[in-house]
Amino acid sequence: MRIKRGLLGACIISPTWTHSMQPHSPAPFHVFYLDKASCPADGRAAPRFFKDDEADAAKKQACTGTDRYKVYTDAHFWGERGISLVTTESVIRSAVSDGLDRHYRRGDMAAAAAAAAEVVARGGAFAERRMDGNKGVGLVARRALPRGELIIWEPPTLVVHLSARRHVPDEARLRMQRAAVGALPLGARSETLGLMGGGHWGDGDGDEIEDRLRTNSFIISLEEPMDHHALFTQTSRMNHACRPNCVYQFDRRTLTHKVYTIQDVEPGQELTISYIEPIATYEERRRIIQTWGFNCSCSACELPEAGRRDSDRSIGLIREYTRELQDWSDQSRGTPGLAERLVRLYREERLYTDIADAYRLASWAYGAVRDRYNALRMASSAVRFGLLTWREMGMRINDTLLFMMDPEAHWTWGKRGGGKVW
Ligand SMILES: C[S@@+](CC[C@H](N)C(=O)[O-])C[C@H]1O[C@@H](n2cnc3c(N)ncnc32)[C@H](O)[C@@H]1O
Repeated sequence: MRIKRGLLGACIISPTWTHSMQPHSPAPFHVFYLDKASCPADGRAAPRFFKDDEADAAKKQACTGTDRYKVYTDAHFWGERGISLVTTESVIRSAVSDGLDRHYRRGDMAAAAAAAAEVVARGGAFAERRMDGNKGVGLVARRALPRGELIIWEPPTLVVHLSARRHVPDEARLRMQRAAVGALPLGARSETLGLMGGGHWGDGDGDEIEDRLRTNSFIISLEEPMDHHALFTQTSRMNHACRPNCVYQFDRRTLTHKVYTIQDVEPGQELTISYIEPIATYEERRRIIQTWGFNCSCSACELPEAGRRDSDRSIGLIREYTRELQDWSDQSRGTPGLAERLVRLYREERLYTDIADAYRLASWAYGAVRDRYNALRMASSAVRFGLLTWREMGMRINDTLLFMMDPEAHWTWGKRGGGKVW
């Protein structure tokens, strides 16, 4: 499986979260089983569905070949946009239904859908455009977009449990995926089928849904970390850049993706996300991206040889300084000066996706020599960027906020030089 940060195989940064079981509440989803006679051969034939209570055991297994994974569709989800999942009952009952049901009941979901519609209406933030070279279609800013602007807020149209790849025979899984897309309302179905395919991998089994999943899907976490992949039709139009100007976050409570700008963007500039871990040299990035079936033509990869060498040198220094600043032994050379240089390198390299981590290390480095003012200055920058880029996880945000409230109580305070406390 290919690793793309978010895209299928992608999410290198694995968002971890603990799922607490909620009492079961009625699922907003209809569970559909396919009747054998109407198993769609090519995904175009309209399948005939049985609702849960109408299906007997034989029918349940007729098309899926499994009773562990089923096709769940809610045609009314997110203002009638609709969503389909190929997943287990346990995911639907616990991770999806309960969470969404609570949102439905509290009206959060309706409010979120309305707010998201406003993002689109107010926005006109971007337009799809055919890009130069081998990139296909991409998104381009239609107006100046300041850093931190929410430009996309959308749920997926199709979600598939990754373990179905191991447990369900290919043919049955492909049939379930086709049935799932076939059950979507027309708009979501045509957007899903309109995504880039192209048989990049040569192994899409000639199946148009599988092909789109392999080219466009993002890894998400529902019940376990990184357990599903999902098609988001707008975010999927965003091309990769090794120095992107946008980031995305998945919110499992509303099952939605949010995409933010992380740099000021000029009108006409392409909006990009990173499919990979960005702290990597040119060769490392090239190798990973090639496993995705394309050669990256972003501005960092198109630099002349000398520019690429400079950038690789900066990546080497970023790694070295990070190691030093993470070393809390007596031999550590992690000083505030080194931390300032680290932050500068991130800025020069335009690595805004991960700069929050550099600021966090810098806040500790200042705190370690009991420089309260600069520790707080760095911590507030860490939070400013971290709120946009630290995915899903509250851990780093919480730790940094606690640090800001009481730096002297943090485990790093006074740990280096300037009056050791241990
Ligand atoms: C998720 S899609 C992005 C949207 C796609 N360009 C389209 O037309 O729908 C990923 C595909 O876009 C192309 N692509 C994305 N970023 C690229 C880049 N930096 N350089 C070259 N091709 C890129 C590759 O073909 C890749 O498989």
